Amino acid sequence: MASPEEAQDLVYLVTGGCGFLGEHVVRMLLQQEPRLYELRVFDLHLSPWLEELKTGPVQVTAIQGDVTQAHEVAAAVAGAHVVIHTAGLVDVFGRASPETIHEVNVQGTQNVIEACVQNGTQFLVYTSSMEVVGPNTKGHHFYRGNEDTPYEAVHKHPYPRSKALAEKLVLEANGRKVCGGLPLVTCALRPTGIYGEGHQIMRDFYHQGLRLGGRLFRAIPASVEHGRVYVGNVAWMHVLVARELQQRAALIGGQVYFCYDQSPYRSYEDFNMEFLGPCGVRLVGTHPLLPYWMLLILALFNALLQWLLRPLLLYAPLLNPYTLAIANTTFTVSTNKAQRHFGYEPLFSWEESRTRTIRWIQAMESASVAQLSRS
Ligand SMILES: NC(=O)c1ccc[n+]([C@@H]2O[C@H](COP(=O)([O-])OP(=O)(O)OC[C@H]3O[C@@H](n4cnc5c(N)ncnc54)[C@H](O)[C@@H]3O)[C@@H](O)[C@H]2O)c1
Ligand SMILES: CC(C)CCC[C@@H](C)[C@H]1CC[C@H]2[C@@H]3[C@H](O)C=C4C[C@@H](O)CC[C@]4(C)[C@H]3CC[C@]12C
Repeated sequence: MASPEEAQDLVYLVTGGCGFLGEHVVRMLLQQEPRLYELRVFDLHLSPWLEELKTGPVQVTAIQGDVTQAHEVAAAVAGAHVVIHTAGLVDVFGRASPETIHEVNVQGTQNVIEACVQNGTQFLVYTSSMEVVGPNTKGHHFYRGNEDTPYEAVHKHPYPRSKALAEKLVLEANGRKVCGGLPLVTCALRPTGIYGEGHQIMRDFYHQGLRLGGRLFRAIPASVEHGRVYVGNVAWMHVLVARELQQRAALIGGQVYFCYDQSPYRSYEDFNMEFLGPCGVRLVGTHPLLPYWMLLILALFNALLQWLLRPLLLYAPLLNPYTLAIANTTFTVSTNKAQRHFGYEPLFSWEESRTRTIRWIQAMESASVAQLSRS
């Protein structure tokens, strides 16, 4: 709620606002941005939950649109003060073609920038990714690194390549004059692996665990650390940086920030077990069940099968040479840049993030039991 001295006069646009992160950003803005007058939610696919948000004090406008269509983006941006651009094609499994990934992630971002310039919209926050830096496919570990840590980024895979190109576009656009003559102020947030309510891959692992009788088999050594961050904290960081960008343009404009919180450093699978464990799934083995070379053969076989089957059907398993390489390479961040530049502190403690994620998985379980008993 706005205090009397704070006028509710700002129009925000969230692209990709119906996605996993986008939904949390939308809800967080409604809870934490007192100056919000109108919230525009732009997405290729609009979700039904948007309807319930339309009854609140802030005007919520749902816009079905495609970021690759410049005119649709321009129409959505017209009159907005701030754009949070989270829309993107997140695909490391070979579901979409490299061309489509480029079109959505790079051309879509260019369209957002041009729409800001044309419409005189001054503030743009871009959801980038840790993948802009790494892990690289050479297996170089990034251990508790920060925004200034030197690292050999390798961008051969279409997804990280597209995120790196888009981030560059956003940062280079900082300072461009928008219509009316004021400077565009941009920054990029780089989440590590996001988890929390609505995380599709966590859902997949949970269901796979249930299918295997409550077991998952270790595939990655426990010693490989993988950076993870709770979705609520990533959303909070977006809301806060969007607000502070308007106050501290000279400091924040053109900067990148890793998204971080108090989530512990663990291997990808051990981290997932923090949630799946209390939901009845256990991880079998203290060492990977299959040696790395055997997993690599399976991953290469999956890639071959994907290519062979492509004319007939989409075969896109979790295991492929790229996902195997990144899951087996340590990538963790340790930084306080967001705290120094815009006063970020995680809104959710690790305990709360964990509890909320577990409750979400348990609710999924109850929903599927209820569905089974109805059918
Ligand atoms: N999930 C993660 O672990 C993670 C980590 C780092 C960065 N990111 C970044 O965060 C952002 C959101 O990711 P997410 O995990 O919520 O993915 P998501 O797929 O759940 O959400 C993306 C949203 O963008 C929308 N979208 C896709 N193509 C579009 C188009 N052409 N026009 C308009 N909307 C379109 C989708 O409909 C979806 O609602 C992405 O930019 C992604 O690169 C995600
Ligand atoms: C050996 C296998 C079975 C591996 C299974 C795990 C694999 C599917 C996981 C491991 C790491 C995950 C990625 C990582 O958390 C970070 C990101 C960055 C983000 O921008 C998009 C998602 C992505 C690529 C995660 C995808 C799933 C991965 C590869």
